[in-house]
Amino acid sequence: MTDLFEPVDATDARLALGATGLLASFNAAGVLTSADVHVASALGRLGRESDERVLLAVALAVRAVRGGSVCVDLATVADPPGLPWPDAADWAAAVAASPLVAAGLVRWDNDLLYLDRYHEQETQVVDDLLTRAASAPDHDPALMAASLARLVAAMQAARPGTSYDEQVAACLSAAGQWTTVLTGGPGTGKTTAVASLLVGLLDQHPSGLRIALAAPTGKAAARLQQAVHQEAEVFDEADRVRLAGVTASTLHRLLRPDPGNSTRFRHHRGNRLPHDVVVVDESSMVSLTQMARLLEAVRPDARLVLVGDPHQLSSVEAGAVLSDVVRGFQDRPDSPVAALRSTHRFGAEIHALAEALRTGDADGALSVLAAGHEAIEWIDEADPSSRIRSTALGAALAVRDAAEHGDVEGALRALDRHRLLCAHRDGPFGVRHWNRRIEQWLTAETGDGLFERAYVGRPLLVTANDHQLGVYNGDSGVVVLTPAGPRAVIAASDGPRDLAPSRLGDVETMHAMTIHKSQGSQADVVTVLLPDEESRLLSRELFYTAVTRARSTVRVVGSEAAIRAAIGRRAQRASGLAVRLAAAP
Ligand SMILES: Nc1ncnc2c1ncn2[C@@H]1O[C@H](COP(=O)(O)OP(=O)(O)OP(=O)(O)O)[C@@H](O)[C@H]1O
Repeated sequence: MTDLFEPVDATDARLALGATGLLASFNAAGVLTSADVHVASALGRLGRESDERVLLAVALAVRAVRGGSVCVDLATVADPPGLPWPDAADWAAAVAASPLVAAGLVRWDNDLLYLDRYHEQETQVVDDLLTRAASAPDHDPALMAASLARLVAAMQAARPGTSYDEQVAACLSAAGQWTTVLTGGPGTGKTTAVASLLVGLLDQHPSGLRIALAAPTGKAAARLQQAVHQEAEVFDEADRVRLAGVTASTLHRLLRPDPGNSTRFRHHRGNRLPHDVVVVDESSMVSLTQMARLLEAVRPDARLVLVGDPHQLSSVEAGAVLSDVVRGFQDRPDSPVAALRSTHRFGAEIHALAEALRTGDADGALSVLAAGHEAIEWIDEADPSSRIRSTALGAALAVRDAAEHGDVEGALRALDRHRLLCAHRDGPFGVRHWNRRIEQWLTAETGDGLFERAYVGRPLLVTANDHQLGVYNGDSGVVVLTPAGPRAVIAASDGPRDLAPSRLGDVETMHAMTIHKSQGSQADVVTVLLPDEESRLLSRELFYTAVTRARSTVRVVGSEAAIRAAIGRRAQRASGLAVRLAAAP
């Protein structure tokens, strides 16, 4: 869903100069921005299309991408009511017959309208996935079963009474297919399964395998690498050593950016990745464009393992590829999906809350919240600030204390003890507001003015990739006092990176962070600050993503109405991927 805007006056820059007809009406109503109008008008001129309804549809397709969709569904787009929306059937017929479609400037497929680029990417993803599913790698299933039995014995020796049946089944199917989509909620043992699968595949290929681990953000890549090594700790020495050299990078870095072309990579269909096995964690965050680039770069005879939780928020950019792939393959015999369902990390309460959110059970979620438990707290107060203060200030002081003592490890550890998660960036429920509030509380508590941008104890969130510095969007860190003065220490994928604070361009304060940015990271205690029920950002996926960031305790701040509104609204993204996969022969 895309936010509407309200033009301030007739000179508002979001109003397109020279727009007429339906485009002008929808622009004035705040449905379309001037950029949407300009792209539609330019395509209309190029393709000699003057039907305003078609131009409106094209402008809505441009808007759709901005809101995370890959295409626009004209049958359901008519929101808000009260505008001159064309009749859906006539509108679809006009678009289908448009010279713009005939010229391939836009695409009309399954009653969905696409900008050409996104249709091409979606087509490529469908084709590559189906081609990869049409053949299978040679492997020795008995040897795979024996490898897994050995690893399970080692894991059970370390954790008596545990069962690995789901993970073994997932690894056995992954061994026999080029693509595997390994799904599961938090703590369902996905990484454990990946570590076992890699050892099993290494047994299949005694001469060695080139293995790449990747994730959309630096933080998630660092966690994946660390978690695979940690899971391997219970394996025999020989197995552990074989995984010790496996490292993770961001997906972006794996594909090698092309400096001359921001949307292309050095690895592509004509120059494939050298790896025999590519594992991508946090795949729910992978956009359609990235997935298309990844699929074309992986060798057809390399295994690709996409790991993720399809119930989480989708990528920032257009697409909801992981959940579309899961839905698209659900009734197909060649489905690459292996699902893990039992959770092993957090207690029954957070699991019950996450399950209620995942299945849209608002009454169930409210009863878990209302029951109260040390792992779950519900704060439903008109002014929750004192309750937020009690946790957030303590956490900020712990970070600051370690930072002032030059304790890098301690400061980075303290950073992950608590996270305040907001849906919004601005406004009373937004990250900026709460970052300021927490800084004010710190000042009141310590007497420090925090006038410096790089004040000691400032928690940092990197917001852009900087290949030269080796820090990536999503990395976190803290300003630590060292003998050389305050230094920004960033938890990069290969360990803490120590930098002069002035060298970091794109960083934000991270006392609070948006739920979108929190994907791929976790904290011991998570406080989820829900906006009021009117917020167009509230969705079930947003709430689920926030709650499942917690390792031990979740605190939900919000009214019953906000909780019900969040659970009742789906973060739907228009895309044809699932339907096209399901319908393909
Ligand atoms: N079958 C099992 N039985 C008991 N404990 C398990 C099992 N599988 C994994 N674990 C443990 O549960 C915890 C979570 O496992 P793991 O990190 O593999 O899950 P995950 O699905 O990758 O989690 P997330 O994606 O949320 O990080 C780890 O401490 C792991 O050792």
